[in-house]
Amino acid sequence: MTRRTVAEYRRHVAQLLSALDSLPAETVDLDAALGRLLAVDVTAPMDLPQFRNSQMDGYAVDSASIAAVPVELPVLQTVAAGDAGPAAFASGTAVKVMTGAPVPPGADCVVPVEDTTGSGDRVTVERSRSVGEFVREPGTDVRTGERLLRAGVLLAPRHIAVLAAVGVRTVEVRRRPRAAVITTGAELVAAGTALQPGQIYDSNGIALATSLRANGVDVTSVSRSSDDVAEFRELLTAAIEDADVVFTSGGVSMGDFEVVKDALAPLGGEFGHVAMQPGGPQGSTVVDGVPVLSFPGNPVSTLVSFEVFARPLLRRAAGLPDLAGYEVRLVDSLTSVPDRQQFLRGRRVGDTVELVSGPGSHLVAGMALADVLIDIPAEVTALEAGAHVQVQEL
Ligand SMILES: Nc1nc2c(c(=O)[nH]1)N[C@H]1C(S)=C(S)[C@@H](COP(=O)(O)OP(=O)(O)OC[C@H]3O[C@@H](n4cnc5c(N)ncnc54)[C@H](O)[C@@H]3O)O[C@H]1N2
Ligand code: MOO
Repeated sequence: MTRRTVAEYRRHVAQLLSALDSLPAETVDLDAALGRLLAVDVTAPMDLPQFRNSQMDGYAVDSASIAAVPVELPVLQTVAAGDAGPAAFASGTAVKVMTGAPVPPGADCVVPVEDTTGSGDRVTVERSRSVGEFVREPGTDVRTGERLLRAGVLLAPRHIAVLAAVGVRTVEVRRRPRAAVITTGAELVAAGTALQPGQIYDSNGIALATSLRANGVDVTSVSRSSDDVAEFRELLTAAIEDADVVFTSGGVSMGDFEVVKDALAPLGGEFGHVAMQPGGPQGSTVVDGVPVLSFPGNPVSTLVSFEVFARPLLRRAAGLPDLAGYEVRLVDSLTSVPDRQQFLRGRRVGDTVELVSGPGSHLVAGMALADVLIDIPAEVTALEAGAHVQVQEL
């Protein structure tokens, strides 16, 4: 791989991951459907409301019988929500109804209880009402067979509410992308283990796993390999079994122990440089049909690679909204390496952005202070304070 531009490598990765946009549908329980992408149109299996019912606690009457008020009417019955419905109704009478209770045929309006006096089997109506007032007619929200929700909707509580209202218990959603993570490096140990000289804690494994989960991906495994090619291959074989894509970190540059490159280049992996900083060394391979994206090991390089190359694609596959980008003004002046698109760590303050970290790709605490990446084009080598820059939200 020659030194590609960021745009070229983005296109390359988009092609490698294109299968993620057409993952098959699966059926999930409604209470597990939050945040999932609806795979099919859903039509209403019933009317909503299903039966005529009252919008108010009050009296169902015939509007003609209360044209002149006050008027006293006999109360035939009291009907609660959940009752099957009043036995009978005749003009000139009233049925006491609660909100949601069936309104008897023949009654054409409901008088709210506030507009009445009396109790028991007599009521005095103090205010006239016209036909239809406070009566919820069947099918006025949705009719049987009408489209309730369109395929492609990202299911939010309001969508789940209407599905529940028509008695739906399961729903067809697009399967989430599945990804595995493998970190590499003889120096890596898990938190909780005392560090021996030369060792560091593995932060990229959990950084990638949580980045994936935060963007609608199911993480199938997170494993850690030494610099041994056979060990890495074994972990990769297990990882690709149930993953749509594998992310690796480390072992891709120019050292003597580049386990990822050594394992994958013989399988057709492309390893080389993208004209960016951080995140220059990048690799991509397809192993048994599964794309493997190999990010450089420096913690900021790994995270920035994910943000730039993977995150927008994964969000699209999961139906999540695109990330916000803004044009803002720099608080500080800065310099940038020639011929490298630079992604600096910044924090937005109103319509300005301040630098929160030096450019070093080991500065993981600096990355934690950032809420945006400042995108400095490859041809730019210096910018004055106040210059306009493009930022991408993290
Ligand atoms: N001679 C050259 N050396 C380097 C070049 C180069 O072009 N020529 N590129 C540099 C750049 S830029 C980067 S980025 C790194 C990428 O190297 P690798 O991807 O091979 O990564 P490693 O060497 O394995 O690790 C780099 C660095 O990051 C630490 N690391 C790795 N994995 C983790 C992890 N899971 N959690 C926390 N920290 C991790 C590792 O200890 C190293 O310090 O290469 C430069 N060198
Ligand atoms: O590309 Mo490296 O990621 O600059 O540090």
